Amino acid sequence: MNKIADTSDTTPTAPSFSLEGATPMMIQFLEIKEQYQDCLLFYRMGDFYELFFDDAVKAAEALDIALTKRGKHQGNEIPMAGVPVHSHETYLQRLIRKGFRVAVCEQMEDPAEAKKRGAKSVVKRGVVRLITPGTLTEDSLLDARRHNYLAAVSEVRGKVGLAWLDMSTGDFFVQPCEMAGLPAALARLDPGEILFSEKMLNRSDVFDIYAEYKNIITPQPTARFDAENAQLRLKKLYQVEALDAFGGFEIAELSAAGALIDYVDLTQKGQMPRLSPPTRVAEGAAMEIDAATRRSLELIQTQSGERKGSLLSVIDRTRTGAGARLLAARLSAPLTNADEVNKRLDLVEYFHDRDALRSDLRSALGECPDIERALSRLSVGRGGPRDLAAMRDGLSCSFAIGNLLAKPDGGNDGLTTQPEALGDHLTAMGHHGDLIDLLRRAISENLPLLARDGGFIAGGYHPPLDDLRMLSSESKKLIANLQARYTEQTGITNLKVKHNNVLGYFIEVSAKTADKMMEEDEFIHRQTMANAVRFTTVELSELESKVSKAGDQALALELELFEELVSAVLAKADDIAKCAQALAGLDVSAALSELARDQGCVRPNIDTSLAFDIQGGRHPVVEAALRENGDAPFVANDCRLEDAQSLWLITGPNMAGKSTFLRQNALIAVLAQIGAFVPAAKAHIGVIDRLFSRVGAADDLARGRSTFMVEMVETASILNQATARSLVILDEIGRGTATFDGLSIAWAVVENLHEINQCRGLFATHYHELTALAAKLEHLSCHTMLIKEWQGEVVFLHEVGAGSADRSYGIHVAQLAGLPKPVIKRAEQVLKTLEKGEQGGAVSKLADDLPLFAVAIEQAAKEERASTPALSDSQKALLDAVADLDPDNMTPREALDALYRLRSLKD
Ligand SMILES: Nc1ncnc2c1ncn2[C@@H]1O[C@H](COP(=O)(O)OP(=O)(O)OP(=O)(O)O)[C@@H](O)[C@H]1O
Repeated sequence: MNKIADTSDTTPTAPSFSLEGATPMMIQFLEIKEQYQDCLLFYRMGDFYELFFDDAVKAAEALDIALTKRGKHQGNEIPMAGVPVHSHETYLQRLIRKGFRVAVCEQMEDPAEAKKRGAKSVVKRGVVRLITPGTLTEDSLLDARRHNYLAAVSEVRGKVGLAWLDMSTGDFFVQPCEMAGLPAALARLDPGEILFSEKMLNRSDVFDIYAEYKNIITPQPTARFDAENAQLRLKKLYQVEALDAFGGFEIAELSAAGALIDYVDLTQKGQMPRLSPPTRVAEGAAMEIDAATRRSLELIQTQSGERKGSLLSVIDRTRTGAGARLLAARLSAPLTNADEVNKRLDLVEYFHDRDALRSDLRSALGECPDIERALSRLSVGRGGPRDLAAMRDGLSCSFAIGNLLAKPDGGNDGLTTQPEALGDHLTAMGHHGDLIDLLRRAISENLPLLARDGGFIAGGYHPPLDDLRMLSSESKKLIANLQARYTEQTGITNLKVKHNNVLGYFIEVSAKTADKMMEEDEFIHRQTMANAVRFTTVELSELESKVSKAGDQALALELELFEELVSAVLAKADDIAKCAQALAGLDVSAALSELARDQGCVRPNIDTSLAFDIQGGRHPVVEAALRENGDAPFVANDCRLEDAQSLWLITGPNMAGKSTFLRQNALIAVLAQIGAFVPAAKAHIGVIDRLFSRVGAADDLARGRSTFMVEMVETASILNQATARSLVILDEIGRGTATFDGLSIAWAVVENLHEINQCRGLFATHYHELTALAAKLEHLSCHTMLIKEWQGEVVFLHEVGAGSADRSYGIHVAQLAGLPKPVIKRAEQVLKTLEKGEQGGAVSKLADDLPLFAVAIEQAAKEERASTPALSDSQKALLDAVADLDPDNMTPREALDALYRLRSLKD
């Protein structure tokens, strides 16, 4: 689907199709469809959503459902596919995942109403909602543990504004940014859908972003980004005279925020969800981590797109969906303000030192439903009784947690006052006693999914409802009594009073006994079946109408009460949202302290220096994998990037642990700056503004770039952006090209990092020649992964030591990987020749020696033979004698004799 050409402007246009000869219903369908051309139209017909024409073909293929036909349009059969209303969410989920947008068209009146206008009248229908990847609210369409952001990008007078919101939680943010920093900011958000103005999409410098996100970009008419309109929309939404109270926004930010609101309004058809006022994220407030670095560090997902195996999957101990979402958001955006990091760390330490408190808190959180998402559903009119119950239970949990945390609890840190962040959370949790009390009284225990199913208001909450229910149940009892009376009256023992949806209540007797009933005037015949005949009576009909009237009235009353309760919740929406965020914050802090306890992590010392001193650092993911596989324990390593050694050059054999060491230091920095304890014995980090990691490379076929090209593009961006406060991690730069080219590039890159960027950095390489640079560059120091050679084998110690490696042991690793022996042999010969001579001459000599490969095969075979020990004469005689035996034709006696004979040959 080429989305760039699409437009989601839904202003009605003149129909591009002919309505001639179409049925009234088809005319209605085509007119609505004309307005939603970029969506699949879910057209409600009774208990189904039907799709027609191309929509049907696409949906049938995407959902693997039957494609049928319904009538004809201009002589051609109309393709049709349908999904049942009660299970449509599952189908929606699949369609949205496959990149479709869906317009949901509902019946806006009772079919009976339409009939009143004439037999051929069509039921009024209208689109009530557009479902797009960035505007989901249903639990079944969302991942409970991840945010689903809708983002908008705008540019006004050279300034870029980025705004994003999560409709399912009401979070709303804006941020100014540079065009160059936009890819990194989008990578941080990992949005479900991005709005760009059509004008902006035509710019050449947006091409890369477009290529990266083309499946989730929704182009919007440029007019929707108008900054003045945006201000008006924001003021109206938040009912304020001026926006200053939310922070000083730049025009580009306002324009992006306005476009978001407009789009939400458009897709929700005017039913605006609750959105928190936009929070401004200052430029530079979060550690900048570009998309390539995120991929290489596998923070939220692995390079193959899975959650398992990522840093998040290993550190996530949260107990609630909101906590998990907050942790993921924090991991994507580590802080750069040391004070804020320390504030978070204080709270983690507080829980870390209080095992009992932490455990009680985590148990309480485990009971806490997702009130953020329930609130959002209630605010867009998509909530049900279970969302009210979630609110009741969630707020009750917050009350219990508030009490728990207010109690004095001695930890071993000797803290007498609570950390500031705890106080903030407790304040934000607020007091919701009245609402909890109301919901406890109002909502019953077993709840239907939808309000229209009724039966969710607790008995005793609303006396008129109790009366109606009583009336209905009394009448039902009277109906049950009728069965006994009629049985006695007629003497028909198998007479039954039954109920179905078509007839309502009726009396059923077997066909044999029906005549008796017919004789009595009181029984009115309703239906004759094969084996049974059905009757009613005036009394039964009257009771039935009482039951159904009372039932209808009770349901209508319940729906009224539901709306009242929803209003009571929404009146406190902002306070509830704050409470939900506080609970999520507590969950994250308690989870990180649990992790620290579990994994032996320590509180890092974070300040504004340029220190990077990690003692006994470990890679959390590799360590967890080694533990899971029962392998040897992880070897901890120090990394001190300071003063005379702010840039480390790391050499060492393949497989010795270079990449692991590089990544572990980047991950420790990320963990430290999200306010987590780190897997190390000790850590001191001066905040890092930007983190760059280039470890391992892959082709970018989508953009037509080779591995080497990708590597160079990413290296360029590092050299252009890294500051003295940045941490740069580079692995084997230049390996994708000819040796001398690669070496020269690596050489120049090290010099640039040292002289120009002056950042802290780790540079791993197989070009041992680079170690010569240490003599020249003041802050460069050489380190190597230590190995031991033992009985011709290489043993990896996974230890980082001072100095440099003299060889790469690549051939040894190739052997471990199972390369054929002749190839290994030949490689060893080639290596020896190359090491001996000047390279150019050596290579031509090798080429002259081409047949040597065959020699290597022969030699390998010889060595194999030689490695098999020769047999002695007596051993040979013994083997010959064994071979001569014919056990099938031997008697037991002969077998025993043969055994003695063989025994004697041994000597
Ligand atoms: N500190 C460590 N303690 C224990 N095992 C480790 C350690 N570091 C690495 N390993 C193990 O060694 C394997 C190889 O590590 P790594 O990929 O980091 O090596 P490398 O030197 O980067 O290799 P190459 O140069 O081939 O890319 C890891 O998968 C892990 O199992």
